[in-house]
Formats: sequence, C-alpha cells, structure tokens
Amino acid sequence: MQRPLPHASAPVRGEVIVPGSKSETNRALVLAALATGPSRLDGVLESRDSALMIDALRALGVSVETDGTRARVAPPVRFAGAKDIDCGLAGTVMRFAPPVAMLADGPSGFVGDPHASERPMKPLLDGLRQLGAIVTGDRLPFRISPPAQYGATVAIDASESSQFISGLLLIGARLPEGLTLRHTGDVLPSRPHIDMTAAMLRDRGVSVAEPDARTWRVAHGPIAAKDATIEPDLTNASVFLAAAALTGGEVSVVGWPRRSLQPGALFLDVVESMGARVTRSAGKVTVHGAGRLQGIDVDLGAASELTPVVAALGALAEGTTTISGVAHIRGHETDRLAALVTELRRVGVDASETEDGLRITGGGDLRPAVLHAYADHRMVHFAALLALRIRGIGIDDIACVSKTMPRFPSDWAGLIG
Ligand SMILES: O=C(O)C1=C[C@@H](OP(=O)(O)O)[C@@H](O)[C@H](O)C1
Ligand SMILES: C=C(OP(=O)(O)O)C(=O)O
Repeated sequence: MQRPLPHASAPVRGEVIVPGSKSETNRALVLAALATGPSRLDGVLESRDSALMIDALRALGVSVETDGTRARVAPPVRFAGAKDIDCGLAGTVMRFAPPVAMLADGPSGFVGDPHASERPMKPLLDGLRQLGAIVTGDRLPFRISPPAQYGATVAIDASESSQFISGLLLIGARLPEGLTLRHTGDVLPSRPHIDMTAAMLRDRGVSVAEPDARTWRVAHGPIAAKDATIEPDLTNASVFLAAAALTGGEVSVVGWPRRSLQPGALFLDVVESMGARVTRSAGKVTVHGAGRLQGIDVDLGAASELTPVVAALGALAEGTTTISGVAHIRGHETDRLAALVTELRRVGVDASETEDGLRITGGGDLRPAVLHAYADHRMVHFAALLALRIRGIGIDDIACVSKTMPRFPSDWAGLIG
C-alpha cells in the first residue's frame, strides 16, 4: 500500500502514548507459558509480532486469552508438538519459540515469511542440537524433534543476534540440570536485551549467574507465575521524539518508565548529543528540538534497533554522522545497512556502509522520492522522519508497521497534523 508521508509545515508539538514493548511482551508471554501457574499480563502489545507469539504458544498447547492489551496465560501440563508454527518475520518468535518446542512431547515445524529464511538461525539451532534435539535445517523452515535426554551446556557464537542467547536462557530453568551457556564470538550485540531476559527470569524466582561477560548459568527450578505490566516500547517512542528534534518542536511520551532495561531508552542520550534538549517530569519525557542538529559518532551496538531513526536524524543534521557497532543489522528484517544507504542516496544524501555501520553526511541536494520499506517497520519510521523535512516523500508499503505498531499511520498523522 503506497502512501505519501506528511511534511511538517510547522514545528511538531504534542504528546503521545506508545503501545507496549515488543521485547517485553514476547518475553512475558513465553515466561508465563513456562511458569508454574497462570499469569495475567497488562499493557500487552497488540501487533503482528505479539500475535505470532501468542499463536505459536497456543499451537504448543498454552492457553492464552486476550482482551485488548490484557492477556491471561495458562501453561499446559506438557507442551504439545505442533506443525508449521508461523514466525512471520519476527526475530523474537523464530528465536524464542523453538527452545519451548524442544520441551514438547513430539516434533514441531517452523515456517516464516519469505525474507525470514535469510535471517540467521544456525547458532540457536546448534544450541538446541547441543542440548540433544534433532533439528533439520539451519534456517527457516526447520523441524525440531525433542531430545531423549536433555544436555545442560551450550557454546554458540551469538555475534549475529543476542536473541540466540535470550531464547536459550528463557528455557534454561526447565532443563533437568539447568543450563550453562557460553558465547564464543568476538562481539555480542544488544546486551541490554540479554540483561532484560536475565532480569525477567530473576523476577520470576530463577537463579541466573553471570560468572563472566560471556557466560550465563541458569539453575534448574520453577519459573514462578507473575502478573506483570508491560512498559511502553521505547524504541517505537523514539520515532515520535525524533520528530520534535528534527523540526524544532516539542514532543512528550507519556508513561516513560523511571528506569528501564529497554535499549530504546538510550535514544535520549543520542538525541541530546545531537543538540536537542530532554526533560523529564511526572512520568513523561519531552524532547525539545533546537531547530538544528549536529552529526555525531555513535556506537549503537547496545541499541541497534535505533539505527534507522538515528540515520534519519543524521541525514538532516549538520556534518557527518557515523554509526558503528551494528554489523549484525544486515540480518534484521532486511539488510538494514544496505537498505538505509540505498534509500538515503535515493533522496540525495551522501551515505555509505562501513564494516560495522554507516557514514552519513547531512544535507545535500535533497529530492522527493517514494522510498522502499523492504517489509521493515523501521524503514517506514525512517521514511516518515525524512518526509518531515523533505517535501514529496512517500513509502511503497506502509502496512508493514503492523509488525510492532499497527496504529503508527494514524498516530503519526495525529501528531504531525
Ligand atoms: O531480544 C529482543 O527482544 C531483541 C533483541 C535485538 O535483537 P538483535 O540482537 O538480533 O539485534 C533487537 O534488535 C530486537 O529488535 C529485539
Ligand atoms: C530487529 C528487530 O526485530 P526482531 O525482533 O524481528 O529481530 C526490530 O524490531 O528492530
């Protein structure tokens, strides 16, 4: 569905409420499915990625009743093997549901969107093999047969995705002897997401030790049921805050947690270092744009989901912006480094890939264009930000925002006016 995107004829001002965190929602659902009894969740994200997770868990025998942003999850006595579990393009589903399927009473099959088979899976599937599972294939689609006897130690290279570590940690306590998991690679992206997994396990009574920066020990034991409220998604919030920074406006996000493990919270530091002002009061965060932004050098290895938004800011800032630490986003919803460079050049911005990121020179002779989304929700956010300052920007597929924020088009139009 091709769409023109709104241009900002005046500084953007307003207040937004963003839906629940994808990362926290899908972890809370899995942990509730693995728990000793039923859990109630509030603030649950309603989106394609969370719907896929709910369907995957239901297929494995979990009862999930939803009512808007509320969910009641009741674990089964024993997980059932399931055919053709659809992962869509959701990293959290393709990396978190297979370990649960390894605990089932029979084999399970996993499928996904066409591009999903380009996303890295092998280290996770090797991890399941090291635990005794029989797995056919190294990418989607694949099939898992649960082990006759479960192992307890895994060594994998998670430099392509932190989700390999998170997926295995989530089930560690349910393995008969717990889990010792070691990362063997040189870099480890998205550390805050792994910390979020460990924190949510600990909140449910699980012992997770971290003897060094690349090893986790999860003790065997019960995962307590826990009623929980999901935080707003701070990465999705960054798009709205960035609108203020780009137009010299003022945008607040309501319900910003006082403390959060979401890497999206790091956006506040990034936008501040580009020249915007950030204030906090009574549960909300406000970005005050100064009208001009400065290019920066920033390592987004901890928060690589922010790359498309920061790339848009860099394209419209003065000077050069260098984003590093994000080589692994070549394996995200699309090859995000290639996609961002192609789309920046399409509108006349000088941009190139580095070994682990992007170099963008702000400004240039900017021109209108219909940008490509590559089925990637964050490429739509990127295009929406460019459109604020470049007249005549459209997007070839707006519907893919349903991955994590189906109401983005109306919320965005409401904010921009
Ligand atoms: O565990 C999670 O919820 C996520 C981890 C990160 O994955 P990578 O480590 O693959 O970047 C992040 O980019 C993704 O959007 C969500
Ligand atoms: C990388 C992302 O998603 P996924 O959970 O599918 O990996 C993302 O949302 O930016």
